[in-house]
Amino acid sequence: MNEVLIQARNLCMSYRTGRERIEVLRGLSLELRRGEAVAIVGPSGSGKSTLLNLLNGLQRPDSGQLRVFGREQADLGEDGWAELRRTRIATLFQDGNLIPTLTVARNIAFRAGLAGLGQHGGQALLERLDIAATAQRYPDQLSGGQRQRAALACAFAMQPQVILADEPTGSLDQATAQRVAPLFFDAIRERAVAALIVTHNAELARRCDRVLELRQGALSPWDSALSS
Ligand SMILES: Nc1ncnc2c1ncn2[C@@H]1O[C@H](COP(=O)(O)OP(=O)(O)OP(=O)(O)O)[C@@H](O)[C@H]1O
Repeated sequence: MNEVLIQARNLCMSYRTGRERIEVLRGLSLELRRGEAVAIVGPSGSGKSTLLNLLNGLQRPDSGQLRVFGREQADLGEDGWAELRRTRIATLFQDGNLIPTLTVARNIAFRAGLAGLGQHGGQALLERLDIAATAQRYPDQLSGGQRQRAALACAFAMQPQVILADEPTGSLDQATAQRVAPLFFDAIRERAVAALIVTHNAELARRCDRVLELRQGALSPWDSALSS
């Protein structure tokens, strides 16, 4: 069995807006092992983005246990989490999270530099993603799908051990999504990366080792027969 990189037990998380308290996660448990791809499906508002933000340390759970790379989340502190996000955990947000004042090529170099990597193979990544021609453009000069692929290139350039991806093919047409999907699975196989992929794309989900559904604050195996 491969090493467990992320282990969550009984995570609870709620938001407070005025007097209202929204309980989003209610005792969620998850294990993510090196070399596996896990897809998360679930209705809008079920807490998928919240879950990713707990696993990358941008938000803190109300209660429950979270171990990341063998360390308790409470012991990591802000600096520990920031270090993990720089070097080991890449998050692909829905909006791309590129730095608007840097070209695509410089975004990639910057991301790799933060992870301490001089060599990042950025141009080759852009070629594989079929956006080599955008290297010298700024993010606001790209289409939504090109931005999403540039963000993917940045994430891969930092050579992470864990990829947390929120709808990584959401802005791509079907043909492009089909070309981009193998990149995840190549990275997972070649570098024993663990990936947690939030997706509504059934084909992408089916290519993952496991598909879990987030519903009523907890995860359970997804029964695709019930959903189709
Ligand atoms: N900062 C916040 N303050 C208050 N409520 C929030 C906040 N962020 C999210 N929520 C609420 O928490 C719930 C879960 O939101 P979240 O974005 O995690 O869901 P999601 O499954 O990612 O949704 P989608 O598929 O639409 O992106 C929703 O009801 C949302 O309205």
